[in-house]
Amino acid sequence: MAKAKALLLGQIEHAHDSWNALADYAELVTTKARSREEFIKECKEGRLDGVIVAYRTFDSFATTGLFDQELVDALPSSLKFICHNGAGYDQVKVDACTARGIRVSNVPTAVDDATADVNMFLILGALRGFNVSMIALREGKWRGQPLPPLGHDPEGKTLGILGMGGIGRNLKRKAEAFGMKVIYHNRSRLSEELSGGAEYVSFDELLGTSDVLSLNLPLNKNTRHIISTPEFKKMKKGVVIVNTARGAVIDEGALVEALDSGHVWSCGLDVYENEPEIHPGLVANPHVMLVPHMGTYTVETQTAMEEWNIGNVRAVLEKGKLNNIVPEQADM
Ligand SMILES: O=CC(=O)O
Repeated sequence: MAKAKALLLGQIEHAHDSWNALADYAELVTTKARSREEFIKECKEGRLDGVIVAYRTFDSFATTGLFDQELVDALPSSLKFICHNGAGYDQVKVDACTARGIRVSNVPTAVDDATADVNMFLILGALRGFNVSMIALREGKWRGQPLPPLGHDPEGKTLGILGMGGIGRNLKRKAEAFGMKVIYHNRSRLSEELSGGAEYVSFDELLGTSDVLSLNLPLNKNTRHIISTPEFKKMKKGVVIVNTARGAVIDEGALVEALDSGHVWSCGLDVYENEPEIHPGLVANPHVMLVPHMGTYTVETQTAMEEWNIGNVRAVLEKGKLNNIVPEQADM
């Protein structure tokens, strides 16, 4: 009987031994495609027939584009599992996969620490307004003239966390070490143990009482532009916004307007609506901290993520099931 095939979409950068060890169970194949069109053609010509599981990376989006209805329809009928190497799986349309009986996994927990670290870095950087003087220094102007505005301490400030998953909960602990008071809003209220005692508030209360608002929720059809002009209007003047989740949970144009009007004092962003493009109004504003989507960009975290994702591929090949499945498919 022909060996099952496992498809790699993107690169393994660290966990080479673990990936290569999968050759005991399956034929490991890659795509020759360099564009979505070529990938769809490759599928339709049957060159990926026999693939039962695909390991995909965030960056493989550049080749295949979205795993949407069109792409899912083109996949070989043998393909029953997609293992996405990332916490956020908005590049994979789960509804389309479910309809075809394809199960999807992501990489939770392994990302929490590194992402919450960047989140805290952005909170501190945006509160202190460091970007202005960091630019001045590199221009040979020391702190710059006029002097940059004085920053703000995290101590005693209210941090509102929208989305209290693994990253939100990790951030809560870190922010408390800096003396911040943490409140949160989530689809559902967490147990006292999970929330660690953070106060659960309504969405509007979160908007109205946070000194710093942190976006830590997944991007999906319900959360796209969850923060836009009406929401900015409900926030305190001088609020700081931080986003390490996905750019499109904020309406970037509305954020730029709120920054320009001074209603939002500063922001710290790791993610953008149309990566790698960034709204020119953000780039032009020296007061905002911008990081090019590097929340999980550490040797330790990238390695742990690859190992987790390979673990899911191995579980499919060994046991015919994933170690973890995305919440939308919990009943599948
Ligand atoms: O953005 C990073 C991730 O989703 O893991």
